[in-house]
Parts: sequence; C-alpha cells; structure tokens
Amino acid sequence: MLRLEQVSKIYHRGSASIIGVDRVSLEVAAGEFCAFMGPSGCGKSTLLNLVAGLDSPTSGEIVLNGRPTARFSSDDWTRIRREEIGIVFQSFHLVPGLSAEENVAFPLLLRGERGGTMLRRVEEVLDLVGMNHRRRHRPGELSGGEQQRVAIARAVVHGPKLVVADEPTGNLDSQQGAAVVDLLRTLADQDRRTVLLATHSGEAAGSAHYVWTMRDGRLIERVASNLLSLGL
Ligand SMILES: Nc1ncnc2c1ncn2[C@@H]1O[C@H](COP(=O)(O)OP(=O)(O)OP(=O)(O)O)[C@@H](O)[C@H]1O
Repeated sequence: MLRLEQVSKIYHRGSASIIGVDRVSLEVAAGEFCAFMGPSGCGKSTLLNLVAGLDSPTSGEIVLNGRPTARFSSDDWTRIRREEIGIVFQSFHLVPGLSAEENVAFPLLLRGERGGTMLRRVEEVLDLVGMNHRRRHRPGELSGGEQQRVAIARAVVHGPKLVVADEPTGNLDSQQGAAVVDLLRTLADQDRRTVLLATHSGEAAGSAHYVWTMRDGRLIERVASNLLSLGL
C-alpha cells in the first residue's frame, strides 16, 4: 500500500542544511499499524508529512497504492487527501463554532455529499469513536480525549485507506491517550486501514503492530510492539 525508497528531506536555511529525513526505505502493507518512535527532531513529523503530501521529498521515491507520488500535481494531492488519506494532529484542529457532528460531516460536505446517507455515515463514525452521545456538543464543551476522538471520526468519515496520526496523544493524559491509540488499532484491525503513528511515547507505540525507532532522520530498527514494554 505504501513504499518508500531512499527518501530524504533536506531543509536549507541560509548556508545550513538540516536533515529532516535521511534515506528512509520501508514498506507498509494494507491493514498494518506502524508506529515511528524517537526523540524530538528525529524526523517523525517530516516523514508523515511526506507520505501525506504536505511536504515533498528532496530525493527518493514514495509509492502510494502503486502510484509514484512525484507525479501528483497539487490538485491531485488535494483530491487524494480528500478521498484516500485521513490525517490526525496533536492539536485537534476542530472548528470551534461547529458541533462534533458538524465537524465530522465537514469533509463529506466538501465532497458535495448531502442528505440521509451522509448523516448516517456521520452517525456511524461517531458510534465507532464512542461520541454519538456528545454529537451536539462543540469542541470547547468536550475533554481533550473526546475532541481527539471526534478528530479521528472526521479523519475517517470519508473512508480513507491510509490514516496518518502525528502525536495524537501529545495533549492527552495517559488514559485518554490509551483510548485514542486503541481506536487507531481498531481502524487497522477491523477496517483494514493502514495506520501510521508518530509518537514519543512507548506506551502509545505499544498499540501498533510494530514500531520503527528513528534517530537523526534515519530508521534505526523495526521492533515488535510487544517487546517495547520489556525495554528491548
Ligand atoms: N520547515 C522546516 N525547516 C527547517 N527545518 C525543519 C523544518 N521542519 C522540520 N525541520 C527540522 O527537521 C528535523 C526533523 O523534524 P521533525 O519535526 O520531523 O521531528 P520530530 O521527530 O517530528 O520532532 P517532534 O517529536 O519534536 O515533533 C528537525 O531537526 C527539525 O528542526
């Protein structure tokens, strides 16, 4: 579903070159939940941004569902993000003036969907994240964990095959964080979505099927997530 070949991202600031991601090669199959873990600045966000087309690589190739992304125009990327990718950020980015269900409906409205079928889909994903009972609440009336669950519902309402989550538990306490990563695991296990998670947290990464550790923009080691708790 996703393949990276020797992907690098170098940022230039004046005469300085800053390595974002350094010669990363990997393959992620459909339905896999893969976490990227490592210290601040190791390249986790850069890697996810490259995969989601929010940034473009300096060199190397990214192949998404058999298509090299270098060939995508910015209009292609907009359509692909609207149809095939769901993105979850650390700060939930919900629209404050809209209710939970209006926030979740938003991507469908952008696609021109209306009516009963759309409303049923919104209800279905709010059920999936356990937030139907709060559907009329605005973000300011929800806890951080609840807001993130609504943000996940919004990220998957259009049925994307790939979900990219950048530090989704960063603003949450450990109990709320656990509920959020469990939900990401459900998206992979039940719906066969591919999920990429960037996190500092070994606890969060432990919910993935496997974890890539990163340092200085490089993938270091692929670890089975059940070994994380043993400190291996
Ligand atoms: N737009 C940019 N311009 C210049 N350098 C950047 C830019 N974005 C990221 N970097 C640099 O690239 C490197 C990787 O950053 P990145 O944000 O991917 O790390 P991260 O692992 O996600 O960190 P954190 O856990 O703190 O979010 C860092 O050295 C960072 O300073």
